[in-house]
Amino acid sequence: MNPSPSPQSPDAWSAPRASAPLHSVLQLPGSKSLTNRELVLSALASGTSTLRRPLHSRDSVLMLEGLKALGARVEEQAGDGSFGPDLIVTPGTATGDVSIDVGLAGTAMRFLPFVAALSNATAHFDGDPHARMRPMQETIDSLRALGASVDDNGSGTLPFTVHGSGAIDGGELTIDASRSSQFVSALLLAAPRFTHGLTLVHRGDRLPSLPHIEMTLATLRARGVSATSLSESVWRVEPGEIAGASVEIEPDLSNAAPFLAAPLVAGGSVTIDGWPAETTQVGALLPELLTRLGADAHVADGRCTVSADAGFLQGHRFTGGALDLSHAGELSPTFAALGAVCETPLTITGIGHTRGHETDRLEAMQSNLARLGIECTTTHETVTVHPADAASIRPAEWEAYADHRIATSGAVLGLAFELAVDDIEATSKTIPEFAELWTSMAGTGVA
Ligand SMILES: O=C(O)C1=C[C@@H](OP(=O)(O)O)[C@@H](O)[C@H](O)C1
Ligand SMILES: C=C(OP(=O)(O)O)C(=O)O
Repeated sequence: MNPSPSPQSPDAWSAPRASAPLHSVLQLPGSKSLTNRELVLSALASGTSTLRRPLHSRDSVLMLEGLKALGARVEEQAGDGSFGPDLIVTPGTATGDVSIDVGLAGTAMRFLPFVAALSNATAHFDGDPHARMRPMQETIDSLRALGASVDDNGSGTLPFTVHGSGAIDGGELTIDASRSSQFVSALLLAAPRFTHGLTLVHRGDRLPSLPHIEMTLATLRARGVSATSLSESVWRVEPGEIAGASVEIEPDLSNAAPFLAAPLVAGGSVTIDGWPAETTQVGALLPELLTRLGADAHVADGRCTVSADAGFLQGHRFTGGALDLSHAGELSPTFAALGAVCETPLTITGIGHTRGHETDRLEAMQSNLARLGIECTTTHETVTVHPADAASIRPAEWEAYADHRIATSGAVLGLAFELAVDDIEATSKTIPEFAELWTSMAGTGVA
């Protein structure tokens, strides 16, 4: 990645600056992780399901188009959500050749191949150029170990073809999920449909994103499946029907991260309305994590509010140190941005696996911060961001590298610094409304 200043692209998005403390209350669209799990479970279920207030974004569309290609029927129905219609999903089967575009969606590229193996279709999987760099070997190996036939090019990445045979025996399987929890979730979601269910063992250096595995187990149980953790790295799913269900999708709490981070930069407060009282989403850690940096955060009556009497723009600096985000790698770009407004360096640990996310997130943050004039160093597993020094900050273009979370972390710093995000459209992956919501939030902080 090239850290040298680049001329501003004509269609770059000038991030709105704040000149006064924020006072914003907003609602967010549905959770990507919950929507895409519920879509998969609905397609594998024994009856029709309704997803209320689902996410409508590139990742959810890729998932539902993939499931349609594999035989499911998906219809829209007017609902009461502000971000698009409800979805009615009716399971079905497919035969013949189908092409499945997974875009850059980790959930689509890891979850759909097992749905394909359970179908009678021959499914050709491919995705964006960045998707071809994401680790897929574990998916390919798991399919083969379960008896499915896969044609690949030996690179351990997309593209590949899965020859569905209509059934998977299941039983026991050991995998190494140290590069992504999605390898585990994908197998657990499909496992009730395996003839003998699945006992899945993870063996590897580490297991990132544990809350996402808990989320998978919870969504299975809510549909009547026996799905348990036998230990931190062994899971059992019994064979049986996945019930059709009517499910309300929670707002995406990971996408709350840049919004709730904003008061640390601009001061004031941001409230997310519709915050669930109980959730398996990793974004539920945000109040605690932002408090740890020195902000005030509280959750009450279905709302989460983060506030700062004074933010960076009012001359305040937050608490650096070390922050372990191994469970919450998807929050790391936001916190790396916040490192710039701390008074001592902020080191984020446990995030080596995010080098295999939409882009290498450690390198992407380092390159962008360097362009802005903020020092940042990385190791294989960590990123350390040094406090911004006003004298060395310069206007810069912030590159999204096709990554929604890199784009939104640019917006966070853009509240204070002159910065343009080259591709704000990258946010359409999980929150197509980002630019509009952000502009309206930032507008409450204009003197
Ligand atoms: O299962 C899921 O919905 C996800 C799991 C996590 O993946 P990794 O374990 O690859 O980090 C997370 O980062 C990603 O945004 C969504
Ligand atoms: C890693 C992420 O996405 P994906 O589902 O594509 O893995 C993310 O949203 O931060």
